[in-house]
Amino acid sequence: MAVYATLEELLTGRDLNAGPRHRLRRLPEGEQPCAYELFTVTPSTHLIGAEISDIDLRDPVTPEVFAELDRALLEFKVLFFRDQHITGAQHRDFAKLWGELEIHPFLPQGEVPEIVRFEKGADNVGVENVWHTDVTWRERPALGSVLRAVEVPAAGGDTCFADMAAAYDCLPKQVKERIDDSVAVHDFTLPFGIGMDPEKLKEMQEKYPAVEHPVVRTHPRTGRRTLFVNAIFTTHILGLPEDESEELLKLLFKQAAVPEYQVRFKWAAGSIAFWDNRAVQHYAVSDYFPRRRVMERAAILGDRPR
Ligand SMILES: O=C(O)CCC(=O)C(=O)O
Ligand SMILES: [Fe+2]
Repeated sequence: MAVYATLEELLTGRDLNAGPRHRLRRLPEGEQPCAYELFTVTPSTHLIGAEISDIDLRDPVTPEVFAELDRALLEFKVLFFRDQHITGAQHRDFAKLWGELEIHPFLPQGEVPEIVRFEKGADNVGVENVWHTDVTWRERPALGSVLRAVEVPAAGGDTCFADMAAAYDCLPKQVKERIDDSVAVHDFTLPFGIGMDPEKLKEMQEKYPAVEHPVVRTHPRTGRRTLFVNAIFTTHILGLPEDESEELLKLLFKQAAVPEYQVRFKWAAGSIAFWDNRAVQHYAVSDYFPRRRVMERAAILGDRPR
């Protein structure tokens, strides 16, 4: 039964395109952007993303610089840095300024245990080309992630980020009413369980059982509502028949793919992207096979979504 057929029309139809997407907001209502004094901020779009320059992350980050970076992260949701040739330990120490770091139980480690390494090439194709939020299969998904390019192909391998506050704001009223108090289940099994030895899978499922998160969370710092379901880890919405849950989730997943909510970053070795995982989804474009692309990431533990 196509329960959401009319909502599907609303989401993809002309009316919506001509409407709310023209009124996207970077900050909560009534808040004016403040100037940044300790580095240069160049917005990448009117909504999401900013390049931070005139800063060297090898230098100690003073409390004043930290405060401005933290404010910029909340305002722009993803910060881009260029030519930061830092070590794994410096990468870890930078991310750690925002909180405790995650030790990822599935992904390969980099130079230090808190850093994971994505090494792609002729025998390892990039698979992070699905819109997602990091580690939502944990009770406390990441607050943010700091991703650093170690080696990248001359062309391709960009990463896209989508503003999930805008994605929520622009949903039709009927859909918002439908999801505002809903809860969804998130599970690591789909991506990380593939090919895992059944005994090991059972052990990991006991250690990391499926978790429940609100479909719409309120950002703990900005107070904005963000859409918090993603196509890698969200399995279903509680209390709905399977087909309805699947149909609704598919509609919600599509929101990340709207170009007006996005920014796309082209990497070079030494580039860094620091995203607010409570506010964005991301997608690693997998268009460079069989060339090499090596990235390292630190994920900062966040709070329990509410
Ligand atoms: O390699 C990328 O661009 C992003 C990979 C990813 O999903 C992540 O670092 O969380
Ligand atoms: Fe990711």
